[in-house]
Amino acid sequence: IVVNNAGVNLENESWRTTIMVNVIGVIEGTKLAEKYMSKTSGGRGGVVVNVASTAGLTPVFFMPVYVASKYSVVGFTRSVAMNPDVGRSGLRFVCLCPGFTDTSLLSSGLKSEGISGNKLVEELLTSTGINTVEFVVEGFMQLLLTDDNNGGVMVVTKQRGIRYHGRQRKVNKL
Ligand SMILES: NC(=O)C1=CN([C@@H]2O[C@H](COP(=O)(O)OP(=O)(O)OC[C@H]3O[C@@H](n4cnc5c(N)ncnc54)[C@H](O)[C@@H]3O)[C@@H](O)[C@H]2O)C=CC1
Ligand SMILES: CC/C=C\C[C@H](O)[C@H](O)/C=C/C=C/C=C\C=C\C(=O)C/C=C\CCC(=O)O
Repeated sequence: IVVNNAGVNLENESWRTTIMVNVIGVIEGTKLAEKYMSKTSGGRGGVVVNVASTAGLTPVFFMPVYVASKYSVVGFTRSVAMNPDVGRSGLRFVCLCPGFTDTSLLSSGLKSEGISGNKLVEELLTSTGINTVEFVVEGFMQLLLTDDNNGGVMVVTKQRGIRYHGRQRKVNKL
């Protein structure tokens, strides 16, 4: 199992770092997993979970760079999963998209300039709710333990629960 989870939200302080960590980090991690885990190169197969966000599925006006980074993670993961060689590799590639979750990333983000005290941000948080970490772990475990979900994008929000985004397609089982 490889989980590409590290992420930052440095919209104002350092947007390039946001892209480096959230996009390049996930791509590097996925490529390393392919290299060492693929059955076609002597590995045993397995699962790669790339952590995106609901901000990778819907626009959010106050953090466009973070949104761009998470849309990238979703598009990248789904594209890798569609590769016709994926069946032979014994790998599956899935994406976890939590909504707002009670961690230090959220608490520090909410203190930042332009976000702190913004009524529209408060309204969004009230409407979507805030996940506990334990609830996101439930979604994560479902994603991990389901073995025919290659390309699956799982959304976890307090408001609407745990579910796959869009129609889940079974792809490229060779
Ligand atoms: N908290 C939230 O509301 C949500 C978070 N996410 C995503 O979940 C993932 C985990 O975030 P949280 O646990 O919330 O935040 P967090 O700030 O508590 O944890 C992020 C972790 O990433 C690590 N990290 C950051 N830059 C790194 C680097 N260059 N190299 C190695 N490690 C690095 C940090 O040390 C930290 O342990 C991130 O990808 C985040 O974007 C997704 C949706 C909602
Ligand atoms: C200040 C915020 C700081 C950090 C938060 C994290 O970066 C987190 O990743 C950001 C999440 C932002 C979410 C924004 C909007 C959420 C909307 C919804 O939950 C509902 C809309 C779409 C979900 C997609 C679907 O229904 O399939």
